[in-house]
Amino acid sequence: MALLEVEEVFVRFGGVTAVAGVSFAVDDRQICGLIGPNGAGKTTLFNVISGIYRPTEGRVRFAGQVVTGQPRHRMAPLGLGRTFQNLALFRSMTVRENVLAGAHSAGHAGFLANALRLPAARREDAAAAGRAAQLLAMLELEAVADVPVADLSFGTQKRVEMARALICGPKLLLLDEPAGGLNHGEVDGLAELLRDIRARFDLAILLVEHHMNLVMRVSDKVVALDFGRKIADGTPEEVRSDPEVIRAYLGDGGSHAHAA
Ligand SMILES: Nc1ncnc2c1ncn2[C@@H]1O[C@H](COP(=O)(O)OP(=O)(O)OP(=O)(O)O)[C@@H](O)[C@H]1O
Repeated sequence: MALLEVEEVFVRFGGVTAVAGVSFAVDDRQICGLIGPNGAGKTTLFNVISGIYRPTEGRVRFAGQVVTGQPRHRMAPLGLGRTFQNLALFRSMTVRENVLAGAHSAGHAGFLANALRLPAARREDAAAAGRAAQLLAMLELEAVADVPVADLSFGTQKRVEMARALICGPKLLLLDEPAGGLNHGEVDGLAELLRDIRARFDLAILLVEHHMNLVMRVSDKVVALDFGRKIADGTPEEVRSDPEVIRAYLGDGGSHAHAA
């Protein structure tokens, strides 16, 4: 059984069909890249998988359980962690505080235990602080742990977001354009970091990404969309040489060519 199964998902916004019957699967510990020209439906599909949108038709299973229609706050405890294209950090809080904020949704002690500072809540806090320290070290954020996020470069903020998603111990990490806004050196570092994260945390990664070089380098499999439809699904080599993928990126007079 695959870890993530997307089954015949359709999303319609009024007259626009943003996602038109897409199915694919991501296995345990697999890195899967989701690509496609502008407007292909990547973000919409990503929002369905992470529970922000409910699909018009179809469903998503995670670890065998149907998760479509589940409230969003149930996603992290199930093992789904995500980052956002335009960052969703608390800008005036420090790096460490932001990472710890991610641990809250995973807490089991409950509201009352937290409010009364009962031992169960204190134990959870201590465990979260330990996990945060490990993540800060791994993502090279120790030196800026007590700096407000607003004072950091975009590339560093993206690593903070990743640490915040990882602190819940996800089985699947959903990354929305992790290379967007990064410089050349940072993109090289990101490829290594993603493989390292997969190895250390034993998780699968689904990334939506325009940076083709990164996708082809880190992915075990690639799913390509165009006009809401899936046009290819296979190894990076298979997808890169697929005539429909080449046509989607180059066949409209080159307006998508920058993405390739
Ligand atoms: N909330 C919405 N209401 C109406 N139409 C929408 C909405 N969100 C997306 N769309 C449309 O659905 C289609 C798919 O958009 P989507 O943002 O998912 O594509 P994308 O592949 O993520 O594009 P990009 O690479 O530019 O981010 C587009 O035609 C878009 O205009």
